[in-house]
Amino acid sequence: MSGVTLDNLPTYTAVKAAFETISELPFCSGTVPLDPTNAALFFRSGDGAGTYRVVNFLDTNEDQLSSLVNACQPATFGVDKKDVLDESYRKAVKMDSVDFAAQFSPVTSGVLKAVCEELLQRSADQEPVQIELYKLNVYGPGSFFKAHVDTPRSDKMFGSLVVVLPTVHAGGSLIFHHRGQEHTFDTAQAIFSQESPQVAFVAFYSDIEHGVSVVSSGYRITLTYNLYFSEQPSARTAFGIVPEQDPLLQMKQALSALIDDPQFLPQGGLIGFGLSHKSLGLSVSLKVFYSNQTIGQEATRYCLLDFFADLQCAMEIEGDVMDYFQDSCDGTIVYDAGDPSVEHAEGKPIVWIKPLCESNSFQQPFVAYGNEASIHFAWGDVCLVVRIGVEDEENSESE
Ligand SMILES: O=C(O)CCC(=O)C(=O)O
Ligand SMILES: [Fe+2]
Repeated sequence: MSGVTLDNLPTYTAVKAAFETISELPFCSGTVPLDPTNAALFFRSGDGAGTYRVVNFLDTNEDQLSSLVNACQPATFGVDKKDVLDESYRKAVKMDSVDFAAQFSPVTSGVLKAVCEELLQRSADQEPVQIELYKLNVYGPGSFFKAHVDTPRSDKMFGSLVVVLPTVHAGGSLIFHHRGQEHTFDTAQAIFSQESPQVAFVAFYSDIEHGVSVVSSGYRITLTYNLYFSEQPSARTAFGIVPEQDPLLQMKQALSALIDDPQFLPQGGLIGFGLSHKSLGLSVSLKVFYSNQTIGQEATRYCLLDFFADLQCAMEIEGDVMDYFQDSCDGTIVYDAGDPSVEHAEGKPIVWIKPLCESNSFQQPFVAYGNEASIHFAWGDVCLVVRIGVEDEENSESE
């Protein structure tokens, strides 16, 4: 960095600040009032005669609810691309979207817009999002759904939306686990938190583990939706309309200024981005960043690879596993350009614009060769890396 440390470079500190304005909630939730125009749900009754019945969520009664339950089937869940019925894991009944129509719409009620603003930090106009009604679920007394991660329906799917309709019940909270923390959304409390009945909604990224606690009384009725990034540009993007206070736009501008700054990585180098979520339909190729960290110690060497190295198939590895990655897997040795203590380290400089995130970390065992063979580990993170500046024979391009 020719004497200029990263923390003294205004273009770098501006990028850091721009990234910090983008919050990273694992989920977002809220309520929206129900009124006579959006309170009915029509469903194909279970009598085999193809008749339809209706539940009015402003005025439900036992008869309506029991005919809805009778028209449902036991709810399965996905394991290894198969639908499995296991009441010790999920006890509930469900109805497929072909068998019902809800007046309530996440689009016209504004729920989708609110979810995009909170979860994606952008408006649905800027980031075209598609929503697909998936299922209706009914959790009667004793029903629950243990902790799970939803099965992504495509690589464009980024999240799920659960809408809880206002029927009296107790229990049945949605419980999320993310980065070692537990978050609870008490849907039973949310739907009757105000004077008029409310629909509660909660949206979360596809890699967030969640479950439904036991319903102790009443019926908890939910509609579930899949959320996708859309291929279609929205009308707003197509017309090139850009809002003034868009945090992503500010981040983009700060990043361009950093890359154009001649004091930033003057010999060229790499900039890296840790990834907060697992499957967000990234169409760029990702890198695996390996380190030779040992328990209780900082890593000393790092290597970037285009793929997960199959260390179990490798014969015993002698010496530093980073040398193995470099020589046998065509890896690139890198050093952290933001760490002044490694000024003269080997390899290419990398600047982490967004730190690595434990949601994409993993540990890989291998057989290390010494006096006697023993098990060692390599630690890896999946990340996005961009090469910048004219470096060696290569031009700037996305790694
Ligand atoms: O009904 C709910 O509250 C959650 C349902 C759920 O997690 C699912 O269908 O995958
Ligand atoms: Fe789920």
